[in-house]
Amino acid sequence: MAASSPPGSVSTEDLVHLRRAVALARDALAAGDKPFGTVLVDDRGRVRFEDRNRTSGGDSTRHPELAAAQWAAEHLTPAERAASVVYTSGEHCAMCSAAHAWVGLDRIVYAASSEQLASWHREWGVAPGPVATLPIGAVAPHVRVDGPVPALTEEVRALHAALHGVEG
Ligand SMILES: Nc1nc2[nH]cnc2c(=O)[nH]1
Repeated sequence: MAASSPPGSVSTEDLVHLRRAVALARDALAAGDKPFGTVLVDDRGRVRFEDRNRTSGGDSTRHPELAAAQWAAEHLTPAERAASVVYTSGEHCAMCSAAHAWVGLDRIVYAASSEQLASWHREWGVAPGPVATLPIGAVAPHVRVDGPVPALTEEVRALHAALHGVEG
């Protein structure tokens, strides 16, 4: 079952969903959006929702993690939400962490952390965004979190390097 991994570990099944999230991030980049992708999986391991970043139209809140929380609020019972896992290419920002917790979703598995992303931005001279870089736990302390996942670091870094036109 998707939500049954012991705390702190990433299973083979987790990696499958995480790789899909990274593929969605790649799709986002190809479409002119930022490279973030998200998959929501229920307690039977079924993918129920997936999306990618869609901010290029001018609405900077169109993060896939927020879309997943909003979809879950509309389509899943509280018990289903509490048993679902959200996989994402990059750690939730503060806005999405709050939405995730407010709708009662539980575990998050991410490929690259916000701190990794911020350190890449510093290295590349990219200005910080308008929202403080906070780990999920600082915003949503009761949500179980696994990540970063070293096997995917280089792939995610390369997507963000391409976004900013730098050598990964
Ligand atoms: N996690 C995450 N961080 C972002 N920062 C800018 N856009 C996004 C997004 O879609 N997801």
